[in-house]
Amino acid sequence: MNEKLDAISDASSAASGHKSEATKSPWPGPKGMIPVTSGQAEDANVHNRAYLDNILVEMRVIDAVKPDLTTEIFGHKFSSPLTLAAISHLDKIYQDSGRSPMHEKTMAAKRANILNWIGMESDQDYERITREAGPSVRIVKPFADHDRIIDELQFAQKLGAVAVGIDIDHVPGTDGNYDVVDGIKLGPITQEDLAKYVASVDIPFVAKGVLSVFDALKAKKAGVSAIVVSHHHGRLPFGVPPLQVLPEIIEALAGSGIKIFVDGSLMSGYDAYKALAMGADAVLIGRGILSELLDSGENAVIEKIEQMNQELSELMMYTNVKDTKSFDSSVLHIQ
Ligand SMILES: Cc1cc2nc3c(=O)[nH]c(=O)nc-3n(C[C@H](O)[C@H](O)[C@H](O)COP(=O)(O)O)c2cc1C
Repeated sequence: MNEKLDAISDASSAASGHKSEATKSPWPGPKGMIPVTSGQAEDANVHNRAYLDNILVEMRVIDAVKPDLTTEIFGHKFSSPLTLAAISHLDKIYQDSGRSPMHEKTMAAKRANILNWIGMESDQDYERITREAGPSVRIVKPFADHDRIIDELQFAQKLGAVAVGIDIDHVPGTDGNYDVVDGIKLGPITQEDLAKYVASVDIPFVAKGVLSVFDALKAKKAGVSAIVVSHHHGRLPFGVPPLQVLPEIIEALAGSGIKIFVDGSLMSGYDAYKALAMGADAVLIGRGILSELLDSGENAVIEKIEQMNQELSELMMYTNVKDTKSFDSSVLHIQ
C-alpha cells in the first residue's frame, strides 16, 4: 500500500514538491500519502492551518434560521458551495485492485450534487468521467505545447464542461526549472497566452492558482470569468495562506463580475465557512476528502461532504446567515 501511495507522490511531481520527509502531519490518511505537510517552515500548508485556526467567529443568533446551502455556479444549481477539487493521478494508487478512485470521486460528486473539478487526465478519461457523471470543470496543465492546451480546452467545451481553465501555479518545478509531469513538459504562461486561451472557448474560463492582487489583475485583463485563490497544496515554498490574501483580491476584483473560489487546507465545514464568510463564491475541497476516498471510496466521500455541510450549516445558523448569498465577513475576528 505504501509503495502505491509513493507512486502517486512521485507522479504528482509531487505535492508541494518538497522532498523533506513527513515528520508531522495534520492530515488524515495513510503515512506517506501526499501531499502531507513536511511540518517545516517552508511548507505553506503549515501556515494555512495556523491562519485558519486563528480566525474566530462571533455569534449572531437572534432571528437565525436553518440556512439554505443551495449554490449556483456558472448557471448550474448545486446543493452546496463545497466543490470537489481536481485531484489527478488517483487511479495509479489502486491500479491492480480494480478500484478507480477517480470514478468514485466523480460518482460521489454526482450523487451529492456538488461541482466536480477534473485536473490532469487524458482526453479519453475526461470523456469517460463526463459520460458517467455529466459536466464538471476541466483544468488543463500549463503545457509547454500550447496547441495541446487549446486542444484539451476545446475538447472539454465540446463535451459540455461547466467551465475550463489552467492551473497557472504549476509552471515551476522543484529543480528551479519548468516542471515535467508524467514526462510531459510544462512551460510559462504569459498574460497574452492566457488571453488567447480565454478566447479559444465560449464557456467560462478559470485561472486556478492566483495568490496575489498582481496575478488577479493580470487574469482580469486576460478576460477570465473566475479565479481560484490557491497555492496548489503548497507548491510555493513559504506560500502565504490563500485566505490571508483573499480579502485584498476580492477588493481588487470588486465590480468585475469575476467569480472567486478558494482552496487550501479546508478540512471541515468550519474552515469552509471562514472562506465563504470572507467572500469566496465557493470552495474547493481536495485533501479534506482524500483519505475517505482512498480508504473507503464513494460513500465515505459523500458522508464527509454531508458532515462538512452540517458544520457549515451550524456556523451559518450561529451567525445569522440564511443562505449562501448572505455571508458577512464582519463576523470574523482574526487574531
Ligand atoms: C494528489 C493531488 C493531485 C492534484 N492534481 C491536480 C491537477 O491535476 N490539477 C489541478 O489544478 N490541481 C490539482 N491538485 C490541487 C488541488 O486541486 C487543490 O488545489 C489543492 O490540493 C489544495 O486544496 P486542498 O488543500 O483542499 O487539498 C491536486 C491535488 C492533489 C492532492
